[in-house]
Amino acid sequence: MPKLELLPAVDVRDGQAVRLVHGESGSETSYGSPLEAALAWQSAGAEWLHLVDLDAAFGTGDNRDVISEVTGAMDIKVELSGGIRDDASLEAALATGCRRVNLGTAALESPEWVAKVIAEHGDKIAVGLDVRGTTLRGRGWTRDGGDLYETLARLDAEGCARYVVTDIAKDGTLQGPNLGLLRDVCAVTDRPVVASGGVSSLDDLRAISLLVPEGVEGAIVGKALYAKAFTLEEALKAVAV
Ligand SMILES: O=C(O)c1ccccc1NCC(=O)[C@H](O)[C@H](O)COP(=O)(O)O
Repeated sequence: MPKLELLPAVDVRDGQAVRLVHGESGSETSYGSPLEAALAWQSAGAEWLHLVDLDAAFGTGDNRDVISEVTGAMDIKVELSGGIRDDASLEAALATGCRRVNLGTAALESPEWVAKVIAEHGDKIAVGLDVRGTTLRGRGWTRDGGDLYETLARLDAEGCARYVVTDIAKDGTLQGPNLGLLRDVCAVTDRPVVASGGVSSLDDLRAISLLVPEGVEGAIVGKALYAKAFTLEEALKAVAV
């Protein structure tokens, strides 16, 4: 059985590494330099970095210089998220050298463009399915964007390679992942799923690992690492097979 991939998160707002609660603008706790955080996760043995431009996601500007600096400094694979919604932002994101990008709002608001870029870029494109209940949320998780399962069926048919599934109610809360949601999504798609939001303990990571046979490929970990609930070294050991 393949081991669960871990993706430590660096969410960037106004040039700083931050964590939000429920992804809400204004709920930031700041954790300093995004580059220092990313280098720390890399040194600790991460194989992936989940890097988010929150200003681009919220439409309050962007952190392109910081994102490029961090991506350029990484020897590990980078998954880039936040505000990638058209050709220009996609080209800029891919030009950083990241391994793949997450599209969120665009998958809800620009389905034809998303089908086109999935066809062009294959597994360099993942779609973030960010939900409250089973309702998708776009524009930095501030607006409803349709039904999870209808959108998933459409994206599957278009050849989407992978989904990053976030229960917004759990995100940044240290309340544990929504394992039921992950199971439900895995039951209706054969594409790999990356779990995001709520991880609070090594037991949470072990519980997500048990879903690898059902299709969960990875888990994003943010707040728990910054809050020092465990170290990344401990997390990597917990999911090693
Ligand atoms: O990813 C986005 O585009 C995004 C947009 C708006 C608000 C938050 C967004 N992402 C947050 C993350 O990806 C978190 O880093 C991740 O879910 C980790 O959550 P947690 O482990 O609960 O801190």
